[in-house]
Amino acid sequence: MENAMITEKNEQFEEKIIVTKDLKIFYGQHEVVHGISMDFKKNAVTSLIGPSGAGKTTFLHSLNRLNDRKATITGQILYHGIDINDTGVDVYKLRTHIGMLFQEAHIFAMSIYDNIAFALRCHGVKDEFEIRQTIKWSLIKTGLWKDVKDRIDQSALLLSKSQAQQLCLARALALKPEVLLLDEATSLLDPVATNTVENTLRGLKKKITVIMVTHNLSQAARISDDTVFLDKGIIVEKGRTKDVFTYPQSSETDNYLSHNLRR
Ligand SMILES: Nc1ncnc2c1ncn2[C@@H]1O[C@H](COP(=O)(O)OP(=O)(O)OP(=O)(O)O)[C@@H](O)[C@H]1O
Repeated sequence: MENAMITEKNEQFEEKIIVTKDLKIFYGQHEVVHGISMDFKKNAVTSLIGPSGAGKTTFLHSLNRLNDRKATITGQILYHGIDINDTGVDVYKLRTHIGMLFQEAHIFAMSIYDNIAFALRCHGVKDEFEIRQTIKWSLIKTGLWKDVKDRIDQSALLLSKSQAQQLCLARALALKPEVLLLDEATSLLDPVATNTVENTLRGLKKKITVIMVTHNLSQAARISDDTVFLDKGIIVEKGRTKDVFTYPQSSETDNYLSHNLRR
């Protein structure tokens, strides 16, 4: 599958790295995503915004098959033109291409170094020099290096909440994903760490496609190229972020933005 994904890229999807076609997602009989068809541009940052219960997280999680055991999916999710729900797809490998960062930091009870080294080794990286270099690179990218370089062998459990989330981002980046999914990933960070992560995401734009769910509309406005407004399981509006924020086409988007930006 890895080879199929990397080498047999369908040219038609080069600029559209992920495409959903009539995607419906059901929890039991309850349909919460109602036939979404949309595409995500390669190397762009796209924000998914909308009220609570709109289906943002459900939609985002389906993009790297986190709903497999919870929900039923119909329609298609194409990654480089390959349906990620096809029976032949190796989910484990898929997740090395499409990484995910959650609201809560999920760190392992091991050292800061091993939190990243473990992930790299699990994905087949054996060379210790390469592992060391990658760990340093990813910690610098996420702004954590200066805080931890002298205690990299200490337990990661001693890190602050913000630092733990930065470590999770470093671990995700170390695997060099092509797509990074963020589920309110900076909502528990302090402003300084949020700023660092936003700068990291901006800096990585040329290499990584970012799709993020956020309730932080200022953040969406600051760092995303495109914005999608979801409500009740459908796309109400999508477009360039500056257009959606400045001249929303639908009254629902307008109401949501003006109500939430003022708060
Ligand atoms: N595991 C689940 N089982 C059943 N229903 C669920 C499950 N997860 C979410 N739902 C329902 O699916 C709908 C969409 O939820 P989802 O969490 O995707 O929305 P959201 O837009 O991300 O909301 P929020 O902004 O509050 O996180 C809601 O009605 C929710 O109650």
